[in-house]
Amino acid sequence: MRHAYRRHAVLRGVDLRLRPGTLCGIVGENGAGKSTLLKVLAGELRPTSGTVRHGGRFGYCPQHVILNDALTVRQHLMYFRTAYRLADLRYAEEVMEVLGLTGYADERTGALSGGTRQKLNLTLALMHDPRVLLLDEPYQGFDWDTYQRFWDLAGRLRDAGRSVLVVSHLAYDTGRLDELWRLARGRLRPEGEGAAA
Ligand SMILES: Nc1ncnc2c1ncn2[C@@H]1O[C@H](COP(=O)(O)OP(=O)(O)OP(=O)(O)O)[C@@H](O)[C@H]1O
Repeated sequence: MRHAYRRHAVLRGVDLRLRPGTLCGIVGENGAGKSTLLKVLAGELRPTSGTVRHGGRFGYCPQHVILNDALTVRQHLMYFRTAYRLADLRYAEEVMEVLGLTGYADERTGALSGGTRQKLNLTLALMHDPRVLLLDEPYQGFDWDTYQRFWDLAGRLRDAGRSVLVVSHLAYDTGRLDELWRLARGRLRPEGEGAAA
């Protein structure tokens, strides 16, 4: 699959298969095209050539938080509950609990800290329990404890058969990943040591 912004070719031949029950990481320098790749995978951008196929519903956590500052955390959840057609918010509440967001349910989003906004951003991407998770810098702004809880959650979702793709410019905790790729010069290559497979 390829993608170019006008004449600027960013993805020059990316072939990626996200298998169920896999925790996959993609790293790359600033501007390597990681966010572009996720936008193409999520259908936000159309590839210049090639195709993207989904085996089930997916959850996309964009790098830049898109929240309505005037609404509370709970109002965001209610809005997304309708959009996702969920019977209830039980699973969303579990995710909030794991991320330490529960106590902020009635706060106006505009008054939240950056890391707390990111917790909500991630909760909105996960609350419909998607089969495929496309996460762009999902732990930006997280404190250490939340960061660890994020990886524990990602591992549990992988064990439950979900495909989890985490994109970051930092290759931390590579031992937790089943696959690790580096995006450079528009192509994906397996990243050396550290990845289990
Ligand atoms: N909407 C756009 N129009 C034109 N060029 C763009 C657009 N979005 C991104 N680019 C360019 O595409 C390249 C890849 O950008 P992208 O945001 O995908 O990189 P990234 O790997 O996610 O970077 P970072 O680690 O800084 O978030 C950059 O050169 C960027 O300037």
